[in-house]
Amino acid sequence: MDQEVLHQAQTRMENLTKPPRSLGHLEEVAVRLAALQGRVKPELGRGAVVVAAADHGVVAEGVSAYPQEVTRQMVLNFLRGGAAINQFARVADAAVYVLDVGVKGELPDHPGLLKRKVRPGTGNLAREAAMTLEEAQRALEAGREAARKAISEGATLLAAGDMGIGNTTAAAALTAALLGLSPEEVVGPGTGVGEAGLLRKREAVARALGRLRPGMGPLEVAAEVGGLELVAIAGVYLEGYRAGLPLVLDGFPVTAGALLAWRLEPGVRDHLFAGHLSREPGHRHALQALGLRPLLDLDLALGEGTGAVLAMPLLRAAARILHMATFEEAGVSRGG
Ligand SMILES: Cc1cc2ncn([C@H]3O[C@H](COP(=O)(O)O)[C@@H](O)[C@H]3O)c2cc1C
Ligand SMILES: O=C(O)c1cccnc1
Repeated sequence: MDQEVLHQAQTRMENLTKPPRSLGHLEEVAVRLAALQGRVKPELGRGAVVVAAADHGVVAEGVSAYPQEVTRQMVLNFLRGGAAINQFARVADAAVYVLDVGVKGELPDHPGLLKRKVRPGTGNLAREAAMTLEEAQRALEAGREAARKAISEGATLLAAGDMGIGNTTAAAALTAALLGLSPEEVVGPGTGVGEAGLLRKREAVARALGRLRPGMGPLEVAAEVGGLELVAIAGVYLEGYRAGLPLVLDGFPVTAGALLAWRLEPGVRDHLFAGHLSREPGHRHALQALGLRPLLDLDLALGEGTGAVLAMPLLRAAARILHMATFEEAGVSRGG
């Protein structure tokens, strides 16, 4: 964050040919982008989304409306271009990178797939640690590596996406653990479990939280109650932060990963933009804790990075605000 440029961009914003504040929240976004890039007229080019995929042992508790094999099947769908994220990424001029950090079963070699399986799915977080600390470190590094690849191939805006049947339960546990919230505040329907499913999810999260001990570090907490793709997502954002890029959040699982990144490296927060507000109830709490206002509120509850990628054109538009003419430059009369 360049404070000098931040002030210059704020001043320019006040002098642009529009009534003050008439571009609303986009004005704050524009000024933040300027400060991140260290130039009063920010420019955003191509985007990238790293879709991190992994399985979850907690599906044994009956916490998802879909069978576990959907994770692997959807990864194949991503590689063929048939998923929502592929379609939205085309519209948003974003490249899609798929990262396997823990999908059950074999996946083919493919130029769009980074194969970094740490283990074939987590342990069942309702009954045991999701992974070891060493596995969490490997998942974090895999996310960092995927982000480095995206950045070296031209990403100027970086997002993460998630794929993992059962991951709204892991995201709920991780969010509750990191923010000190109750299972009731963070558990939601995910892919659409009914009332009984919701109770099972809350119970699974409560059991996971019961194993946490005071003094555990953020990565230890994530190893105990999180998910491999959630930890990898933290790695994506940590690496994007290191590279100085604007970072776009997606829905609940992705934001849980971002909360972990924030706890590991508080400076990350300055680079984050909330793409959208998910229908999943815990998402609101997570964004509130981060102090972020979502750009879109469309009742999305999909993940994959869809809400993040949809917000990329809006971020580009916000950057263009600072390329408008000032009253002086355009010879337009000011108000009273
Ligand atoms: C076909 C399909 C495509 C998806 N794409 C993302 N998700 C999303 O739903 C899952 C989380 O919800 P839960 O915790 O209820 O299992 C994750 O895989 C998430 O990425 C999908 C889910 C399905 C079924
Ligand atoms: O908030 C999300 O991104 C989400 C919601 C439901 C299922 N998968 C993801």
